[in-house]
Amino acid sequence: MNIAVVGTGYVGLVTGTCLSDVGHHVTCIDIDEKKIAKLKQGESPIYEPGLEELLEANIRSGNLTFTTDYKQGFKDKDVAYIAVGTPENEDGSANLSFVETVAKQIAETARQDIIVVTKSTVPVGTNHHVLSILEANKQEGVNVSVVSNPEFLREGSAIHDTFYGDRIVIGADDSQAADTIEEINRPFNVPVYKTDVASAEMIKYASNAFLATKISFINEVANICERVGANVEDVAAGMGMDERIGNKFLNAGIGYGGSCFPKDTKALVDIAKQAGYDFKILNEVVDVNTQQQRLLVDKVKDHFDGKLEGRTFGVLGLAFKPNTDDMREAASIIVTKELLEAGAHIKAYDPIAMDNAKQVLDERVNYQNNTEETIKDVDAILILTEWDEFKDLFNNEAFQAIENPIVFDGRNIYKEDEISEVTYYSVGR
Ligand SMILES: NC(=O)c1ccc[n+]([C@@H]2O[C@H](COP(=O)([O-])OP(=O)(O)OC[C@H]3O[C@@H](n4cnc5c(N)ncnc54)[C@H](O)[C@@H]3O)[C@@H](O)[C@H]2O)c1
Ligand SMILES: O=c1ccn([C@@H]2O[C@H](COP(=O)(O)OP(=O)(O)O[C@H]3O[C@H](CO)[C@@H](O)[C@H](O)[C@H]3O)[C@@H](O)[C@H]2O)c(=O)[nH]1
Repeated sequence: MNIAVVGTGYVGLVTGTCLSDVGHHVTCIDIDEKKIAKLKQGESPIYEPGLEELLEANIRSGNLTFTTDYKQGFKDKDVAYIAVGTPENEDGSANLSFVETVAKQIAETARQDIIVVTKSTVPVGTNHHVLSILEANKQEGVNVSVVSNPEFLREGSAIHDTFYGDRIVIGADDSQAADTIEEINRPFNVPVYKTDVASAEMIKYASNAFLATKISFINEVANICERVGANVEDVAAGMGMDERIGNKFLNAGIGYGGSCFPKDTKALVDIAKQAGYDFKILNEVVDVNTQQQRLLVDKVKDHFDGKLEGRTFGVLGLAFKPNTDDMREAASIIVTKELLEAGAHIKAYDPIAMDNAKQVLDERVNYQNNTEETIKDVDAILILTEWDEFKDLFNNEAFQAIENPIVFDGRNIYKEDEISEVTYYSVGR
């Protein structure tokens, strides 16, 4: 099949690369010329394990090409995927301006019948809105249809998730278009769930909101565990043995971040509000997460009796989770901001996300080259991301050289029996 993918962020790039890898002819289109120039060389603009190898192989085989030119990108394409961003508006609603622009560009460019597939996460009703834009702007004699095909990949395991996902959701009111998209995805051998457009759009938001709820739930349980002398890890393990609950997404910590959960939970609250419904639970999930991202700062302040002025903290991990360089809505943003506001100095290190961190964090953050430099001469160490290389911290010679080390672990990466001769704070234990 001949496919165009519009937008080469996480989703567009992974979708385009994987579709080409299973034999389709794919052209990825982006308006960002620098990105496209890099991609043409087989260089990935994002850090994602396994992506660059797949990119190179498929560029070499001729199945995968990149362009900023819509005309060239849509030439002879049967299907166009929309994978541009749907960021948060100030009121929490999803900003659809990129999707709308792309829909208009597709309509104005396509000279042949085309199925437009929305991969971007969009509120219920958006695909119908896209169809009306396509109908209003298309060339004479061209037939267009729309399919909702939300994306469920996780950053850091995006390639694996594409080839071994739990499901592919295809929402269409036109069964022929749905069959074509099912056929395109057949080589992935992932279970397909077909439904109407509105339900597919809702499945994406409801899934992310449910996972976020699980995290805020276990975080509140953790906060109670601390007060009553229980251990949240044991509690989660015991709960997770019940198959109805499941053992995933029950890791307590300093809350969820990233490019999806924070914005999608708020967008679903707004979708409900627009429909005249108050989504009470989800409102609380969002509030609990904001509180949880500050938890470590409160613990630091308690330990030092509120006196942080002039103290230095070593921060290990800045990305919103390991195996990504993504800083969007990372807990490190709020933690570093509050410590700096309280008059502290910050040394920080992340194995991969430092370049992106420099664009986002306060300029007073003092970046280091490795763990050893970061933990030297500090009043306490804060762990914000559970990168594998921090899991061995207690065996690190530089750590062992610290007199009376103090560690605030926001991700519970050490087991109780590893902690001796360390003043150690974690979450819910
Ligand atoms: N990041 C994830 O892990 C993830 C997972 C599932 C779903 N999603 C959803 O997928 C969508 C895309 O997310 P992302 O993180 O890949 O986005 P992103 O913001 O990282 O990338 C979007 C890309 O689209 C390009 N773009 C913008 N306008 C364009 C236009 N008119 N023509 C061509 N290109 C244009 C931008 O230059 C950018 O490269 C969002 O709706 C998001 O919620 C993201
Ligand atoms: O038990 C857990 C699991 C996750 N997290 C945090 O939750 C956030 C999100 O993690 P994860 O879901 O692994 O990463 P994302 O790449 O943001 O993926 C989510 O968001 C994507 C975008 O919509 C979806 O496609 C994925 O299915 C969904 O998992 C991170 O800050 C994690 O630290 C926890 O605190 N505890």
